[in-house]
Amino acid sequence: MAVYTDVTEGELSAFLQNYPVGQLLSYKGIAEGTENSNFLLHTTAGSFILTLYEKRVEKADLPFFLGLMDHLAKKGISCPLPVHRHDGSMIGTLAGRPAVIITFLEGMWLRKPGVVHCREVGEALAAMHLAGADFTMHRANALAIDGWRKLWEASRARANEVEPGLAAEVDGDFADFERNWPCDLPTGIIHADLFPDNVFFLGEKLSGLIDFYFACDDFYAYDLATCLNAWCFEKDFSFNLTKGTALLAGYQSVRPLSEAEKQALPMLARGSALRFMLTRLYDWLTVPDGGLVMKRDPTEYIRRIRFHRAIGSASEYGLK
Ligand SMILES: Nc1ncnc2c1ncn2[C@@H]1O[C@H](COP(=O)(O)OP(=O)(O)OP(=O)(O)O)[C@@H](O)[C@H]1O
Ligand SMILES: N[C@@H](CCO)C(=O)O
Repeated sequence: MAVYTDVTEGELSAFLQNYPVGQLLSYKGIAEGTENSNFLLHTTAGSFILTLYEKRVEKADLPFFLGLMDHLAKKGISCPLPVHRHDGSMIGTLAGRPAVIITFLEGMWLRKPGVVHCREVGEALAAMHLAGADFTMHRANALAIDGWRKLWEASRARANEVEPGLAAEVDGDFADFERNWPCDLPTGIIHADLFPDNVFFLGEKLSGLIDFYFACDDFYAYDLATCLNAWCFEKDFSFNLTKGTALLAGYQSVRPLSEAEKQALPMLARGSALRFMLTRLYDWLTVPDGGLVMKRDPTEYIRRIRFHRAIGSASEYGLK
């Protein structure tokens, strides 16, 4: 369960005095999530999410993440709206942690998304890219190639324990990225972690996007490549071409890709798979078993990297 910090009713009620959210009726910790402590609040004004930021989120980045949600929500993207305090600020302190209240989104995330959901995600991702284009704050991607290299340096010596031959394989990927990583693609605000657990649905309709805590400036097509990895592979590691086709068509119905983006897609998908393999591998090797942080399997992403290495053109993902 990922509630790292306990909050008493007394301190929460006092904290809520600073917000236009009425009186506290009830609250409970939310087990899902791995980065922060989240609570569902019911007040006389409705339902809200309280987040206490733990050490994996940089406090200096909070104005960017919250400002982005505020910007996107006001432009019609269905994402949580940070509730402003009576003094106008969005960030408070509770139980010694930076703390924020955001609006509650209806819906649930899907453990087995289908083709129709992939199309919805593609459309929503492109709409988010367009809506973020005039957001004035910036954040470099801490998990771009330099960040991957740091994770790799910390994990390489034990990589072959997880998968025989992995060290040499990933060294080869880095050598390829140094030569072939694209450098001049359309760039702007990306979500950077739009996995199924960060997208809510009501039936077949997408009802909201959450968890903007990896958002940053990077290539739009890299965000799309991350969605291909997160949404279009089956449990047996096979790529589902029908889902890929739907995701890409949904995206292009809102924001058509340039020729350069189309050509770069296999390299971006391979880089994105490496990024998630590396964060998972690092946690796998360094986080103690039985702790609160849920460790995710890096080998799922080793399989994806191998798949992308063999791709000749983005049409193999279903790109039209
Ligand atoms: N605005 C919201 N409306 C409804 N539920 C929410 C909202 N924000 C978060 N939640 C709930 O809290 C859970 C955890 O949220 P979130 O993914 O932001 O946490 P996290 O700690 O950043 O985790 P991770 O980065 O591992 O996904 C979500 O799965 C969802 O159940
Ligand atoms: N979505 C990430 C974890 C949290 O950001 C993963 O599946 O590895």
